[in-house]
Amino acid sequence: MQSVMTSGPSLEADSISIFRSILPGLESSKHKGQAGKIAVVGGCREYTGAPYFSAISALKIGADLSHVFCTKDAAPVIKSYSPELIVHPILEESYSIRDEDKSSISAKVIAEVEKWMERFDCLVVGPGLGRDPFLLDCVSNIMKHARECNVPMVIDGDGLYLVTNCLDLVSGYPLAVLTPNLNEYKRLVQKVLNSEVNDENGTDQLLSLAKGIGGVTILRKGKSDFVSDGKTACAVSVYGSPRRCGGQGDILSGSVAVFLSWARQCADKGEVSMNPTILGCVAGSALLRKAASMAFDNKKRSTLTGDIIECLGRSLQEICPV
Ligand SMILES: NC(=O)C1=CN([C@@H]2O[C@H](COP(=O)(O)OP(=O)(O)OC[C@H]3O[C@@H](n4cnc5c(N)ncnc54)[C@H](OP(=O)(O)O)[C@@H]3O)[C@@H](O)[C@H]2O)[C@@H](O)CC1
Ligand SMILES: Nc1ncnc2c1ncn2[C@@H]1O[C@H](COP(=O)(O)OP(=O)(O)OP(=O)(O)O)[C@@H](O)[C@H]1O
Ligand SMILES: [Mg+2]
Repeated sequence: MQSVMTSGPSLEADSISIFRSILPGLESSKHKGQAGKIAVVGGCREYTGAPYFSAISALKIGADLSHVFCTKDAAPVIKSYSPELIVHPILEESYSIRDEDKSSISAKVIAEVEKWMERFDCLVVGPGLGRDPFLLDCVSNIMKHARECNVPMVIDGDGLYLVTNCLDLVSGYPLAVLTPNLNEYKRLVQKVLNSEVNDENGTDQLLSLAKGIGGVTILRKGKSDFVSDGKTACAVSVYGSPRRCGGQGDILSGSVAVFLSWARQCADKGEVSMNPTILGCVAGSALLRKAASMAFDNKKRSTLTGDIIECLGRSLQEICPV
C-alpha cells in the first residue's frame, strides 16, 4: 500500500484504499476465529449500554467472536441484550465486597482473564467501566497482562480516566490506541504536556502528545477525527451525522479493535507497510461516520446509536462489496 494520505497537502487519510487493503476475504477455507476475537472490558452497575455497543459493533463489522468482561451486576443485563456476546461476570465494585476479600477477588479476576488472553486479537478497555477504585485496580492488572502477551488495546471512556492517572500502563506500548473525546483529550493534554488544548496548532500538539506517551496511537474524536502515533498524523472528515447521541464513541472503539486486528494480520504477511494501529483508527472512524450519516438519512432527529449499528454492514458493503 502506498500512503495513508490522499494526494496533495491535505491531512485527509485515504480511507477507501485502507479499507481495500485490510479487509479480509470471506473464504470457505477459513475457520471460526480467524476474522477476529475481540474482548471488551467494561460494564458496571451504572452503564450496560456502552460495552454492549462496542462488543456488538465488532461482530456486525465481521469479527467472529466478541467477549465482554464486566461486573457481576452488569452481566445478566448485557447478556439479555444479545445472545451473540460471550459475557464474563468477573469484576466487582467496592460496594459489593468486604475489604478483607479484595486480594482474593483480585487474584480470581486475573486468573479468569489469563485463561483467555492469548486468544484475543484485541482488547477494548473502558466503555461503561465506571470509576470504582478497586475495580480499576483489577483492570490495571488485566492491562499489564495484555501487554505482556502483546495483545493490542483500544482504551476509551473510563479506561482513559485510568490511563491518564497511570500513564505507565500504556507508555511506550506501540499496540495501545487511545480514543479520547473532547473532555478526555483535554485531561490527557493537561497531564502529559502540562498545557491547555491548542487548536491553532492541533496537529503538532497531537503529535507531541502521542510521542509524550512513548509512541502510542491517539484518535482524537471531534468534528473531524485526527490520528497520530507520534511520527505521522492524518485526519478523517468523512461526512457523519449532526446527531450527537451518546454511544457513538463506543461503536468506534469496537470498530477500531476489529480493523486494527485485520491490519495487523496484513502487516504480518507484509501486505501493508503503515502502522496497523493507524490503519485501524482510520478505518474505524471512516466506517462509523459513514454509518452515522446513513442512519441519519433514515431516522433524522430520532437517530440513536442502535440505528447506527444497524447501518454498519450496509456501509461496509458500499465501500467493499462482497
Ligand atoms: N449508554 C451507555 O451506557 C453509555 C455510557 N457511556 C459511558 O459513560 C462513561 C462516562 O463517559 P462520558 O462520555 O459521559 O464522560 P465524559 O467524557 O467525562 O463526559 C461527561 C460530560 O462531559 C461533557 N462533554 C463530553 N463530550 C463533550 C464534547 N465533545 N464537547 C463538550 N462537552 C462534552 C458533557 O457534559 P455536559 O454537556 O452534560 O455538561 C458530558 O455529559 C464511560 O464509561 C462511557 O463509556 C457513554 O459511552 C455513552 C453511552
Ligand atoms: N461535531 C461532530 N461532527 C461530526 N462527527 C462528530 C462530531 N463530534 C464527534 N463526532 C463523531 O462521533 C464519534 C464519537 O465521538 P464523540 O466525541 O461523541 O465520542 P464520545 O463522547 O466518547 O461518545 P460516547 O457517547 O460513546 O462516549 C467520533 O468518531 C466522531 O467522528
Ligand atoms: Mg466515550
